[in-house]
Amino acid sequence: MSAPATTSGAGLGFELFARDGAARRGRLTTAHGTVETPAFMPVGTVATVKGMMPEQVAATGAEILLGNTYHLMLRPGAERIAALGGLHRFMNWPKPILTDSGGFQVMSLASLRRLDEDGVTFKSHLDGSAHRLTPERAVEIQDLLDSNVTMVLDECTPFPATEEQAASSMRLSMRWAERCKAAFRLRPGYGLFGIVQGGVYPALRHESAAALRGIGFDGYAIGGLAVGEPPETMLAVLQETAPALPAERPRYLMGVGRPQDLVESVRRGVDLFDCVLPTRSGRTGRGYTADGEVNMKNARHRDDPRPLDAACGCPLCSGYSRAYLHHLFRAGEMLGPILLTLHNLTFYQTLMRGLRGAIETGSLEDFAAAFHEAYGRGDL
Ligand SMILES: O=c1[nH]cnc2c(CCNCC3CCCCC3)c3[nH]c(NCc4cccs4)nc3cc12
Ligand SMILES: [Zn+2]
Repeated sequence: MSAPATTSGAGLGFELFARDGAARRGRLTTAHGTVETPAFMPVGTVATVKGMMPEQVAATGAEILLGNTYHLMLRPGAERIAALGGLHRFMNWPKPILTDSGGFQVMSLASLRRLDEDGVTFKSHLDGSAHRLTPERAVEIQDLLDSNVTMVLDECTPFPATEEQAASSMRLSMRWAERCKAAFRLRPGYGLFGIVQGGVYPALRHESAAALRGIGFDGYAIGGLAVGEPPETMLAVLQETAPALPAERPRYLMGVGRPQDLVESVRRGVDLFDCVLPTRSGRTGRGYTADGEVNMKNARHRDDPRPLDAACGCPLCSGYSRAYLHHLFRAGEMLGPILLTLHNLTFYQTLMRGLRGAIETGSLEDFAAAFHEAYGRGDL
């Protein structure tokens, strides 16, 4: 273990304890507690990790949740949550929270959205009411939520995009990043992350990374990936982008990913992840195991007395059979999604804990090889 390299920026502390190749083992310190990295952040969409009480989410090993600005600004409203004591109090999650800017979901959920130099105008998918999101408002909303990690407002460049389209989109996001930095209220234990764009073009990725470093952020996210590009393209862009970011600050790969993506991205130097997969799959009957993914609605489980994963130890695996879980999903019972979400989140946290340990002992290559060998063997 090398000596911890600690840089307590104006906002967030981040210590690096060990490296294994490009991978890093670290600790993020916020006003609401610490986060061991590499870490997976469960998505708490409308101030809830769907079907989970916060105590249950904490029991899976999660130390930080992702809050959803788009939904919360529409309902119940950021000012209302602030008046009620902030998002931690509102959802009874006392640990760290990272919130997104809302921009990504405006582009994917809202209707009649219009993007211009100053921001984005859109109509709520709930009631059609008109709303406007600017870099300044996006930062203000996350401040009202009392978010520990605020994300800048950016434009996620679609895939595919020409180099010109990617350049124009990235440069808009860099102008917005500058405005977010100017609007951000500096507080110990709170930080602002920039987001690298640039499509699949190395020169643009480097231009974006350099622009963000010049502005200066508490952490750096890699955006514009996991938007339909082939997995090998994502890894290639990651390989190009991660080393261009400050080594002493956290790196967050947005929207990623499948278990195999987490392993390969940690190997390339990523510290933080968010993805809807473990929770969304839990609700649709898709389970994650060391041997791959399992569709619990498949009839072959209906007489299977075994737990989903005898080594897991989560409430599902320590109390219920595959046959029972299959029955719950076939019957459309609430308990099915609840139990499988708990298991999937536990699986993701167990994987991250294994990655952290492997980096500490310099055995990440072996860990990754063993993971892929077993995971690929699974039955879909
Ligand atoms: O450049 C980006 N800028 C900003 N956000 C991005 C996100 C959203 C990350 N999760 C937010 C959460 C906020 C709370 C609700 C859940 C999302 C991405 N998600 C993905 N892929 C996964 C994808 C998910 C859906 C379509 S692609 N690529 C992303 C790229 C960007
Ligand atoms: Zn389990």
